[in-house]
Amino acid sequence: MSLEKIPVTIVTGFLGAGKTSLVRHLMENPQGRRLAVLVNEFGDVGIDGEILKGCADPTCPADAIVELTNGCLCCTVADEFVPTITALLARPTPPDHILIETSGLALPKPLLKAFDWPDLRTRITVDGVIAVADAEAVADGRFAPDPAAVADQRRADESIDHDTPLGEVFEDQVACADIVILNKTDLVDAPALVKARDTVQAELPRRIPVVEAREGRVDPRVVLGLGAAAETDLEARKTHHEDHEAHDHDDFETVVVTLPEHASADAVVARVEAVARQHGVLRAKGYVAITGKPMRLLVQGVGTRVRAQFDRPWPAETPRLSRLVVIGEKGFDQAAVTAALQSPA
Ligand SMILES: Nc1nc2c(ncn2[C@@H]2O[C@H](COP(=O)(O)OP(=O)(O)OP(=O)(O)O)[C@@H](O)[C@H]2O)c(=O)[nH]1
Repeated sequence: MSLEKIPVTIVTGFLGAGKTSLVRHLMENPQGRRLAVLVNEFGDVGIDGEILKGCADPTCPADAIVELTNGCLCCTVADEFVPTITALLARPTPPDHILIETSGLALPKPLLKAFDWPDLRTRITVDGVIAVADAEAVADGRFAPDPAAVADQRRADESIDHDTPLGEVFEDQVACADIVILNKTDLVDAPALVKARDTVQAELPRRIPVVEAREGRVDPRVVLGLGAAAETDLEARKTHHEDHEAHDHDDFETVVVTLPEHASADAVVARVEAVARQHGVLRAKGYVAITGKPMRLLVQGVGTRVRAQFDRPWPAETPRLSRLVVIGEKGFDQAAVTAALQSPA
């Protein structure tokens, strides 16, 4: 067995920021590395794992993509994460780099602490924490109302609690990062991009690179091989939630909605957009059956932006089962969302 520790890259970032897009891009450009991917989602219907398995290839075969769907990774470290990583390391040909895509609501600090686990710390190291941020959402003030005001408040009182639930998750993710990817630059103009950059900078506890990207496409050499050993450097990453005991996911709720077959992709997109606008949905994703089409339609909503594309034929175990996972802030009207998505077109 090699004495070199296997590097692990943690990809964090709020719901819909572009984590799966980035992981997919890295899988497609592995630079000779044998990758394994661990993917964790909020809720027990794994969509990201499905998306990633769609680009499995010899350097990252489908069995190197492991889904952890039994709850949030940062809360199930001992029960789920440690055994899964241990099993990956015990494979006849272990990976030479591991990517972990956390759920958009996961807090990275408790996960980072797990790397100090006796079984793990001699065998793996955190090469780097990548925080992916949605430039449009950041510029819109969805996480922090006004960057200048936040920076002023910080200077005035380090411990001030000015945060919304979205703001806290975003800040903790960025505060743990070794590099921030400011993604979706196509959705913002130049002033909004500056505002997004300033907002991110205001949250950074130390100087780290902030790199712009579209569709998660970043040169792998910029994000892999950072050698950060983040698990030895936890003090530099001060967050709201230092331990998993300190948080639960009560601020957010998820509902899985079974949909009728739709006549067209455009009809689904229009429907999901309307529901998101009316009910303040944060994230919607899943697969929908379109009449007469053998392929399933992958539908992805981030706020009111919705995209859809035909993906693959329906798997035998879930033939034409149209389901969307919908996530909102606590108290969002799940019954109304379900009814609106299920009503005949
Ligand atoms: N316009 C635009 N859309 C993007 C970009 N990057 C990703 N998207 C879209 O944003 C949506 C969410 O992207 P994902 O990569 O799934 O985001 P994620 O962070 O993995 O989402 P969760 O796992 O649900 O938190 C998808 O519809 C992507 O196609 C981009 O640069 N520009």
